[in-house]
Amino acid sequence: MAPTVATPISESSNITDLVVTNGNGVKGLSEMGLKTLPKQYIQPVEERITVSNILPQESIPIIDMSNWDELKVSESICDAAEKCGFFQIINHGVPIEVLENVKDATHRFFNLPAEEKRKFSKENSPSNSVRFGTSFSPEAEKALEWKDYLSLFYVSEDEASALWPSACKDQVLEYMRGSEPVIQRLLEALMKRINVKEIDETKESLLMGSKRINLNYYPICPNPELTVGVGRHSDVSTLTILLQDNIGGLYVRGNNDSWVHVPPVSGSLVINVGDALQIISNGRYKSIEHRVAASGSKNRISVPIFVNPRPCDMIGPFSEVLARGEKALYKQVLYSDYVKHFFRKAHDGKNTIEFAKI
Ligand SMILES: COc1cc(/C=C/C(=O)SCCNC(=O)CCNC(=O)[C@H](O)C(C)(C)COP(=O)(O)OP(=O)(O)OC[C@H]2O[C@@H](n3cnc4c(N)ncnc43)[C@H](O)[C@@H]2OP(=O)(O)O)ccc1O
Ligand SMILES: O=C(O)CCC(=O)C(=O)O
Ligand SMILES: [Fe+2]
Repeated sequence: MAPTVATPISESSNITDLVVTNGNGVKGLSEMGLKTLPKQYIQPVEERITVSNILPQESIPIIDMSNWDELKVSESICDAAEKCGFFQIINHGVPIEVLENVKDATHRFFNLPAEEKRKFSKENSPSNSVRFGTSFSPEAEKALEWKDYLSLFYVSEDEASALWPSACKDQVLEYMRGSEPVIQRLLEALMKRINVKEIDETKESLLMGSKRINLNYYPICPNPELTVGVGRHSDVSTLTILLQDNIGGLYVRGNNDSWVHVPPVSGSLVINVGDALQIISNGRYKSIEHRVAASGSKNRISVPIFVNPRPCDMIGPFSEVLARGEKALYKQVLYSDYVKHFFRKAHDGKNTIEFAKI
């Protein structure tokens, strides 16, 4: 049995040192066998995830991509992106083995000793494109989130081979390669509906010029009802392709104050519209708030690929969308400014996009 700590860790002023600075993460905290949640993780009541505002009868669409060429498949994708901003895809063509391998690689990385993972912390990492961290923006948050992550910004295969952690790099790269055709197809379908007939070089850069993959680890939490794995946010990507394991805990904003669970479906990928696509489509496609509950009994992992514009791109509504006289809702913003604005503050739901509103 795991030992209990003599001084309640919740009273320790060194929690930030232990988790954030020393690289133990919340995984290290969880494995100390603590019985109560440290106060730093207690979320305000309104941010906690309670059964009272979950709609069990609601769900997001599940789209079968096996007959990709059929019009009804692309129609379903565009409808889901307009109405829900979130959907799951099955028979998408990424081999199950590739998905299983990346999940195993995620566990392998997080099971490394703290001193190995610490080599990739913001202070120690050999590159800005590789970062091991915890919570979201610990310096900016009033309450921390119960999550550790490894974030990998893709620059090139060579850079990834040289600098990404060897515990996971091959499997992560294989997953990124395998998901490429899915990303292309989804974006082609979504663009057709907004009158963009061809994705030329400029548009390719704006839609998918950079990619970031995060490996998320949510360890068992002593009081899951008092905290969150990830707080309410929308992604700042164009599209996010999310692989989750079989534990569950991802919730998407439904109508009004309600939340809808995204159940694990074996072999599926969860797709969501990010802020960049909401801006590019002048609000036609919606980036929807989502959040993750902490679990009291299981360690959970997820692996989102954030498909983004390049940091140096200016983004704004595409001219094709405005061609029929539609009024622009968003101004042109430098994408890296937008992302920095996102990371500068704690998660705060759909407020990030205000930065780009006219
Ligand atoms: C971590 O938990 C998360 C993450 C998310 C992410 C959702 C997304 O949609 S990620 C898509 C992000 N888009 C990109 O990566 C686009 C391309 N990248 C960039 O434009 C730049 O790399 C940059 C992210 C803007 C960083 O620019 P740079 O000029 O190099 O400046 P820095 O000083 O390195 O960073 C600025 C500021 O942001 C913080 N930060 C940077 N990268 C990350 C990261 N991967 N994770 C967390 N925080 C990051 C960094 O700490 C800096 O803040 P300081 O206070 O230290 O100045 C969704 C949900 C989650 O829970
Ligand atoms: O873990 C999940 O299911 C979702 C994580 C998430 O929303 C994110 O990393 O942006
Ligand atoms: Fe997200």
